[in-house]
Amino acid sequence: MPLNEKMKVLRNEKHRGYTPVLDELLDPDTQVRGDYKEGYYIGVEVPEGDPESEKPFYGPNVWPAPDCLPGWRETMERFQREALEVAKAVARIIALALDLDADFFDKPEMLGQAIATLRLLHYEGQISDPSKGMYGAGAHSDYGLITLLATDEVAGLQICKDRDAKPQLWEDVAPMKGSTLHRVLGTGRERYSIAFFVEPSHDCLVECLPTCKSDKNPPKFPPIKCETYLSQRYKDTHADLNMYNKQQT
Ligand SMILES: O=C(O)CCC(=O)C(=O)O
Ligand SMILES: [Fe+2]
Repeated sequence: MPLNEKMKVLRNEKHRGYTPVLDELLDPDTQVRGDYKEGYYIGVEVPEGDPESEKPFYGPNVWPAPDCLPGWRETMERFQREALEVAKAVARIIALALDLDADFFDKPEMLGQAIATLRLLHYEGQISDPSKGMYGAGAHSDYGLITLLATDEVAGLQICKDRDAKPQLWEDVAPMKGSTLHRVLGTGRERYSIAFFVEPSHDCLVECLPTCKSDKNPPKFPPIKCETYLSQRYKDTHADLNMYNKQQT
């Protein structure tokens, strides 16, 4: 699809829709420009006018005209719904592994009203050059509770198991669990991936789990409201949308 067609479905303030190459800058300390990837972001559909749509990560999605990609919207809505069920099943296993009740994360303020974001990503085939600060996706760890990642067979994803190591050791991976520090190197081959990010509800107070703290092992971070944390991470890592208005005039 030509860029001017994609720009008709440019992402809105709620991070729904087309996200151009360089829009996201995941690791400002290391990257010279943004990520060499483009994407399409789809969130939980809440129609305009519904009071819930006032929340920063709920609202209407942006869709291409139906005659442009017939059936695509329905397929993506089904993917979103089913991926959330998979994430909830994974959350139950995590809860058991942490000595919590299996349904610990199913509470309404947690995954009962989850923020769930599907990102369809495309790396155009640019070769990354870390010495020049050029990456498919800069180093970061994901923001939420669970990310499900589906990729094609093209390499590029790397993880760093110890972010404090100097120098950091980056390893190529196939799939890997956890919110590990990771990045994507462009290898010169076009690459597609689909990341599905699952976070608790807007109002959830994210704090250290009861089974993960004790007097000797106090929480490492203060509690924070989920929407405050996520809004800040998106603000830190995405271009200001006003920039695109200026470019078009
Ligand atoms: O494309 C990938 O394999 C990973 C993308 C990623 O890390 C992200 O969007 O958070
Ligand atoms: Fe990531």
